[in-house]
Amino acid sequence: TQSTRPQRMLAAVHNNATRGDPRSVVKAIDQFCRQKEWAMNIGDEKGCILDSVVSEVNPAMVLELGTYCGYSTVRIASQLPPHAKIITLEFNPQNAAVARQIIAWAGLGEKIKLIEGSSGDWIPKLKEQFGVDTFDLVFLDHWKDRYLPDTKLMEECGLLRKGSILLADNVICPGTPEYLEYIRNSPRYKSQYFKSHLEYTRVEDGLEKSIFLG
Ligand SMILES: O=C(NCCc1nnc(-c2ccc3[nH]cnc3c2)[nH]1)c1cc(-c2ccc(F)cc2)cc(O)c1O
Ligand SMILES: [Mg+2]
Repeated sequence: TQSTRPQRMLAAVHNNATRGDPRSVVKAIDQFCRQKEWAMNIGDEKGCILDSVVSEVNPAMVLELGTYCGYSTVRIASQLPPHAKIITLEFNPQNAAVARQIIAWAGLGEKIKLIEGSSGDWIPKLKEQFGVDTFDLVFLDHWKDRYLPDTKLMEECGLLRKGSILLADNVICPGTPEYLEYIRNSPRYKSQYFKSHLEYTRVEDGLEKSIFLG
């Protein structure tokens, strides 16, 4: 049967990356996406902005919404301090299966908890199911029309604390207009836009970084 793009991406990781070396996994995926097939990873340009935010926040507890194949999961986890954890949510079981193998190849399985399912179902359960208190960093990279409802849900579930950082991908392309409108006008957030490009293209895109003020 015909392979899927995530499966071909996994094969590129197995063939070109060194097991246990997260940077080589990131490099192999970026090479695959530039030379073979475009895919919706955050990519190398926006990935550097992500890296700088992660190292600045130095989070103990991270939530990622939208694992896809685990590219940004690996980028984030490879920078976490010891004992820090990332919970990542993926909706599509086929993508989750590929992400698990890419995460394993990078040797980061201990730091990453991948959950399959919908953010709307899982966000209200994170405290009771995983003993989460609050998140230091949330990376929003899932369905663009879920950014706003899920941010409100995280507020309601007490998953954000004064100083929690939200970092949102694709605020220009595909775009998250309702989320931007809310987060930039809410007195409860201080936001900053990082202009960049849609992964592996010259199309404008960017990341919105917002601090929850409590
Ligand atoms: O759709 C995207 N990403 C979403 C994947 C996902 N992976 N998991 C989920 C999930 C996870 C829990 C959920 N709970 C409820 N919905 C959920 C959806 N969503 C996306 C699309 C593009 C893109 C740009 C230009 C184009 F021409 C075509 C495409 C670029 C990007 O950087 C993206 O991130
Ligand atoms: Mg994205």
